[in-house]
Amino acid sequence: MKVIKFGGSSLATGAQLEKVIHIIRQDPTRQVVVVSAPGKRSPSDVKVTDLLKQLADQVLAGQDPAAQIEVILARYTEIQHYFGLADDVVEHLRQHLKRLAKATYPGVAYLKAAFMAQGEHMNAQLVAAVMTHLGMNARFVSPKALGITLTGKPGAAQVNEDSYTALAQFAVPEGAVIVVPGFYAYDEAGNVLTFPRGGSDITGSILAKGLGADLYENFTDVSWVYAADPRIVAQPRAINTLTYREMRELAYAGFSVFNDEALIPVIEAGIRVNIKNTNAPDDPGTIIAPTKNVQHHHHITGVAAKKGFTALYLHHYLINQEVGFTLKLLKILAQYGVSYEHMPSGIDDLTMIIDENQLTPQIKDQITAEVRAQIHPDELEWLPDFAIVMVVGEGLYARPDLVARIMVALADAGIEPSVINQGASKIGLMLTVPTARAAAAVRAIYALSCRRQTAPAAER
Ligand SMILES: Nc1ncnc2c1ncn2[C@@H]1O[C@H](COP(=O)(O)OP(=O)(O)O)[C@@H](O)[C@H]1O
Ligand SMILES: N[C@@H](CC(=O)OP(=O)(O)O)C(=O)O
Repeated sequence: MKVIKFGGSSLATGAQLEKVIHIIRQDPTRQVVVVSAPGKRSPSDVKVTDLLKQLADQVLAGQDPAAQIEVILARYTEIQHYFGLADDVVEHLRQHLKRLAKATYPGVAYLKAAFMAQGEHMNAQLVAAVMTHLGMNARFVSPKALGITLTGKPGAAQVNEDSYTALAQFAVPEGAVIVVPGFYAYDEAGNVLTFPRGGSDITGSILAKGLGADLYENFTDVSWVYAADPRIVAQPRAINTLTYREMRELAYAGFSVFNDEALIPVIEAGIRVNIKNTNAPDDPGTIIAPTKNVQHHHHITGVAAKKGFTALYLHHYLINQEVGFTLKLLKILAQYGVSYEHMPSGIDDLTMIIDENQLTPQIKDQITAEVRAQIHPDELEWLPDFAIVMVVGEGLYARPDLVARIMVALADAGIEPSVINQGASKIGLMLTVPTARAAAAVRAIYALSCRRQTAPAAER
């Protein structure tokens, strides 16, 4: 049995859904289908999840949501009409959205999550209805019916381990297809929680592990994971095979084609992931596997950049001798719900790289005051506007000259990295550069990886 997930780009229109249904029909083992909400029909279009976010904001502001509800439903009506389905399907969704606007929630974040989850909830029902209409043995199955429960905050939920016990009891009926909405499930109290954006990939991975899939197929709008983001580098090299840890690092650092958190369940279960293209389903796509034969691959597998980081720099004599210095600092950050991404340090200096989304001006002021009071640094500075650049490859260890060559390539492009972290991960080199230079850094390192490495015939 295969779990097969379709992203918003694969479900944006009736014509796209027709391709999806063709793909499902081609292989009787494609029995567990995970769907996202309809995505963009053109580059200037708005994803249904974002329309729902706007709807939630209107409800919170006490505005009349009727017009926005119709804008959202029009996306589903378009698909319904493409297949000549009866109007009662969308009417059912209309009533559901209206009820949602009147319900009460434990807090603003819960309300937003409940609305944003509807994109997937409604789409899975529509997709199942279309498939049934076309004579297929398909049915909608909710995350609740599967026994998936979540913990954590709305927008950053995590799967409860008990979910896997429940999923193990679920048998997919012989010859049938189940259609499951991605991106959300419920907590123990029955509130809707969502995963981070792009989180339908996570639902697919949880189902692949919990239901014991042979393969997790992830269909999107590109045929491969490329060695660099195709929006940054024109026609980058396609990657045939990636290891789990290569993909984790690259997805974390900007390869948005697959969610970084989505790898964890499949890693735990040892299930391979196949990234494939709904618009070119015969292309074999990229396989993400536990290991690969490094000799047959590039030393640099990929290079990615992620914007939106701030550094907290501290100078304090004898950090290395002061027992518990870092512990005190981490406790202060924890007090304000702030985690860190990287923390290079020296005998008298420490730089903590933090995701900007966690920091408001008020939180920064409070952290500054606490650090000054408890740690007494000689210097404290917030350095905003960083991007992280990750150079990743299982074969990096075999090329000790690579760091020097990367630095030369960056210097030639006029880019000066402020932090370099190699060794923390065996397969990755992390650099920070100013946000405005992130794309140029990716291009410079990518060009280097093409110039000095001979592409094996199998690699495209
Ligand atoms: N290294 C990469 N290889 C392929 N695609 C990438 C890469 N980095 C970023 N992307 C982007 O990811 C997109 C697919 O992800 P996403 O838009 O989330 O699709 P979906 O709607 O199918 O979930 C591609 O269209 C591409 O622009
Ligand atoms: N619809 C959600 C979840 C998701 O995974 O979407 P997509 O598959 O289109 O990236 C989002 O926009 O974040």
